[in-house]
Amino acid sequence: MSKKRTIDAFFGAPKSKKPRNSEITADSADGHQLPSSPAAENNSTLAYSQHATYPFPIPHLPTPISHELSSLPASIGRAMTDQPDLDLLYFEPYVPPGTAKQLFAFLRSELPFYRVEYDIQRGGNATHIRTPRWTTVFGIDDTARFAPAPTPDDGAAAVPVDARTGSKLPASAFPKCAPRPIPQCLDALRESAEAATGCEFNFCLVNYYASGADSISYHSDDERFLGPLPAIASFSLGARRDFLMKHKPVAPDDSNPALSASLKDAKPLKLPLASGDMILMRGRTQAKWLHSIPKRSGKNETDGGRINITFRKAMVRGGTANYYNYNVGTGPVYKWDAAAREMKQWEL
Ligand SMILES: O=C(O)CCC(=O)C(=O)O
Ligand SMILES: [Fe+2]
Repeated sequence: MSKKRTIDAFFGAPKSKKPRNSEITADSADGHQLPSSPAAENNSTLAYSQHATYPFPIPHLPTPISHELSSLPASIGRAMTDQPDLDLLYFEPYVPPGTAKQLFAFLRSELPFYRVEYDIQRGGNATHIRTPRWTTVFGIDDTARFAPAPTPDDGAAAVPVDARTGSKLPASAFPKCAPRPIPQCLDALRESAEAATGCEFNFCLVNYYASGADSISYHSDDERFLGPLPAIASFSLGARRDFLMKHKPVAPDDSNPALSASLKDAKPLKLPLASGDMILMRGRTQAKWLHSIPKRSGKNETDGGRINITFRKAMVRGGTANYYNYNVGTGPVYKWDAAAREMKQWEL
């Protein structure tokens, strides 16, 4: 049980503007009234994750959700290995529907989100990319950790230290980003995913697809900074969306024509991921397969929104820089506005 303290005692006088949707507490995210919990007795004694790198304090999970998470997964993972190079473990569901709905509303209301823009070189031309979904990220790669280690009660003073020596890292260690500890509300899910999969995760990436117009194009998460054969746990909350997978193109191997032929047999997959599902992608999946969430139009476009949470393990500092660059960026912070039912710019 978290030790309660007042917000003022914890943070000093509030420096930042109050949330526009400050009527939302950890126990009534987006109007979905959750069963009363001790933390709900008084809004001013709610427990929060707080850190200098957060634009605003992030409430701890409501107690009923925390309790529920400790008994997950709700079903046994089903291995999907019936295609060349494919290695999936599919929990259908991992989080039961009622809890998934509460978790969706809570995370959408309480996390800071970004709409990242960046330039890339494509065919020799500079192309401006607007990420077609809301994103946010927390975590630090394996060469570093936060110390003192954040506890459920406190993490405000945690700073990046060298993972081996424990000595404080200079600002130059992360020149272009400010790594943020994983807040309690996501760390609880990370711990559950680690226990269920036997994998370790030090990063949490969150995507919010506000409607069918938001998407992620075909890609694989096989960056070198994840090391060989990375395992990625991917949770779905909210609207059902199709998760498409297809084998990467294979160059014909004259010395092994049978192998080339068998890879050509790899069939594309469509997994209609539902709220509460979790899919663990492991083995050669990232090296050999691509995945995407395509846009939906027509009557499928307005779907109430979907949150995707992936847990990963970045091995080196380049991973930290990359994840913050593409999921936080340098633009404005947004927060869910419950009255307007959309993300609104957060003014510090
Ligand atoms: O939203 C999803 O299910 C997939 C997200 C994804 O592939 C990613 O963030 O790398
Ligand atoms: Fe991905």
